[in-house]
Amino acid sequence: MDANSGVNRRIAMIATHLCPQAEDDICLRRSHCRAKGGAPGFKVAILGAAGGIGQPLAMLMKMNPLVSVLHLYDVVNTPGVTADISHMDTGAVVRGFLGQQQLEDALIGMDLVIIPAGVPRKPGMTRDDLFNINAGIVKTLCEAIAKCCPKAIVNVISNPVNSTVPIAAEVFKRAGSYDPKRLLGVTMLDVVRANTFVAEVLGVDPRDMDVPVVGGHAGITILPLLSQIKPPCSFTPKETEYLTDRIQNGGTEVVEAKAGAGSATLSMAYAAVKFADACLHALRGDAGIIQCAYVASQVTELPFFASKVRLGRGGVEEILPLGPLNDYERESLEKAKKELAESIEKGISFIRK
Ligand SMILES: NC(=O)c1ccc[n+]([C@@H]2O[C@H](COP(=O)([O-])OP(=O)(O)OC[C@H]3O[C@@H](n4cnc5c(N)ncnc54)[C@H](O)[C@@H]3O)[C@@H](O)[C@H]2O)c1
Ligand SMILES: O=C(O)C[C@H](O)C(=O)O
Repeated sequence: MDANSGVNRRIAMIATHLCPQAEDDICLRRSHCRAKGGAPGFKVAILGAAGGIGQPLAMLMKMNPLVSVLHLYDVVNTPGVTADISHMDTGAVVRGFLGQQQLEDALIGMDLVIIPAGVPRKPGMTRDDLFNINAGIVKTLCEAIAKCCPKAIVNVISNPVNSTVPIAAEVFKRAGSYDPKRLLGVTMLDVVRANTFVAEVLGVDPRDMDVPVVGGHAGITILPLLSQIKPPCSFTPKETEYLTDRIQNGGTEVVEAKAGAGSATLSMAYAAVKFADACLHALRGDAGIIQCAYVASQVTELPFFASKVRLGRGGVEEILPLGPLNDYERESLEKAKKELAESIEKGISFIRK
């Protein structure tokens, strides 16, 4: 008798003791475990879960006490990411789904779907340069969402957000499942950056900052409203120029620093979780949850616009007005709207063509 067969027999004895039906098995199978995964909470799917954003986002969502079931979908590497994250001793049950043939299983019954699937920028590229690849990815994923969980809240991260949200809306319209209140483009990273950079200039704690960022999520469409910061503060024209430029180009700052290895992933996962957590608290019925997001909107003449929204059980329950703008912000808004209109039209015609 070699050492291994002795060990195996001991494992078999333990397995049989824990679970009598495992008598013929050499070890306790996971399907024989007693847990049924029935903890209360929300079911969340991440599409693109094995990517640079997807992995830390999956880890942080596994830590969220409001999540009971976490589905991780990607076209590559989900078995490894799922095995890894499933060992964390937090409440959510984690399941992995790999490739298009498992997409629908990943989506059935989900309350919240977060989409970070798609290619990121390299230095010298604009977000719009990602359109040709990412538009098709978002279209395919949203077709499956419309079929499998049409009532889910959808958080779109994939760039160019200014176009991918209109693409998602058109897909849902075609499928007859469009609810503008449930489709939100994630612009939280712009707010996170704005809070950080403004706090740096003022020499205060970024956690005390609330900087509204409106418009869209690309270059000059990112419009920080520095005149509406809470707590109120004022800036010299030089500080205003510096802060606006840094917030608008925060993404490019990271793309250049990563020098070809992708774009923001860790700060984005942080921002995505902050936003998803707000959506889950709203779904739970918590009152007074206000965040900036890129949504179907009547705040301007454009069909989509990022601004402060009040979240509730149904998703976006109120779109807050822009509030008083100073001359600098009014001028910037006009420039932003011109570029936004083109990006929105590009997304809509991708589906309607
Ligand atoms: N909204 C924002 O503020 C923000 C911030 C950062 C990045 N982004 C965008 O998020 C996207 C992802 O960035 P990343 O750094 O994680 O990229 P990444 O390349 O590291 O990961 C993307 C993942 O998507 C997966 N994927 C590709 N096609 C897919 C499909 N059809 N279905 C499911 N998954 C698919 C890939 O396999 C990969 O794992 C990019 O488009 C990027 O520009 C947005
Ligand atoms: O800049 C990018 O391409 C990624 C993202 O949109 C960001 O703002 O970091």
